[in-house]
Amino acid sequence: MAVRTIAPDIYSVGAVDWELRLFDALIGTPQGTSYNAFLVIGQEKTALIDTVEPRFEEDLLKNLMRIGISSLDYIVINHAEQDHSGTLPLLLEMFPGATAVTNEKCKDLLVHLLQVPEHRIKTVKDGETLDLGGKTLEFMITPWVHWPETMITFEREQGVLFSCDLFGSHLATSELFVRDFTDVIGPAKRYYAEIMMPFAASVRGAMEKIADRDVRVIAPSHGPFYDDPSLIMDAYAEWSSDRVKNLVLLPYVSMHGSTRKMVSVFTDALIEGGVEVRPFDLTSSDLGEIAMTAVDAATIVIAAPTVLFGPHPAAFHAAYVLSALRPKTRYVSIIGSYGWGGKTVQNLTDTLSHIGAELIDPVYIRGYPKSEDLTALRNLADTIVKKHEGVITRP
Ligand SMILES: Cc1cc2nc3c(=O)[nH]c(=O)nc-3n(C[C@H](O)[C@H](O)[C@H](O)COP(=O)(O)O)c2cc1C
Repeated sequence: MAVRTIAPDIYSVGAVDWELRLFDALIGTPQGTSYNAFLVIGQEKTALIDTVEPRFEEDLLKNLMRIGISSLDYIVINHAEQDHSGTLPLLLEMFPGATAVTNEKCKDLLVHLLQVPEHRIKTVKDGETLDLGGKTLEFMITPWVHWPETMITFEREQGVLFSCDLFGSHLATSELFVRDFTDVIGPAKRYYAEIMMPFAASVRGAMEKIADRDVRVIAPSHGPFYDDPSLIMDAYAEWSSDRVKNLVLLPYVSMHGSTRKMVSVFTDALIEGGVEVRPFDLTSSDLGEIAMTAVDAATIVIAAPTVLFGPHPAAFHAAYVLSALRPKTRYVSIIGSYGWGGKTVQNLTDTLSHIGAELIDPVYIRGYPKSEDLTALRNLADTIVKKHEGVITRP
């Protein structure tokens, strides 16, 4: 990515990864991503804020050359994850006068993950500042806004918040600033769902911390930047709140059609009751879409047949991932079909219990659904309709 000016003497010097389709060997990135790094040039000192994924070190080095940087005073590391810190060892080698600046917990991780020599790291505390000459960097420690050591850096004079993973999106784009939020809200929500949702309380804490700062630009470490910070801050306020929507997330899998029939009847009953429903066939669905739906859904129902005495593995995987993401979902339930016996309901109940939602009695039947089974499914839908009346926020 070319060098771009964010504000006077504040540059974007990172890299765009147009081709990435799987991040952390874990989450889908259908629109690629970027590894954003920033150069802040003060009258006396120069600081690089974050680095890039090591595969893109050449892009970063070329950008520094283009600006004419022959020495660096500080390399601020907001987060020890390698896609932001991975080029630090090379930079410390190339710039022997540079000092890495981070917090105590991040230092510990940098020493262990990247074998950065301790004497090259200066630690800062929450609220501490670094004066570059006409540009003041303020460090705000924001634990668990992804990892335990995460922090964010605020440039006071121009009001630029280098928010690291907070407010990020996996989106490769040639746009520097978000111009049409409808293009970005999907990737930003997907990012929130997959990275931030397990830490919603910490996200709220970080947002409270920055609330009284005069933030004019938000520059996250992935995706485009915001010169209207309210766009992403309002979205985050909603996603991280405890408000839920009149929506059922229904991931399902079926081998021979019994569970599929149940899903169909149950879906219709929910729609008739005025509840929005999003069924996802787990054999062909993107887990990111499922996670995004979980951000708002008041209820999650997993639909699965029994395979080898437990849930179909695709359903177990979905239940496991959803429980790890800890959505604000209020109710969970299970529907599905078995042939002779097993522990599917117990297994899925245990897995989903980590969400901390109320379990509504499952409808787990033998074989193809009979009329009494369909009645039980309609009753389950009615129960959900009533439960939602008490918890949803009407627009
Ligand atoms: C590979 C395989 C393994 C199965 N293992 C079990 C089992 O351990 N216990 C059981 O009760 N049924 C088992 N069944 C039967 C299914 O759970 C049963 O046919 C169910 O109705 C299938 O639902 P579906 O039509 O939604 O796929 C198994 C079926 C298959 C194909």
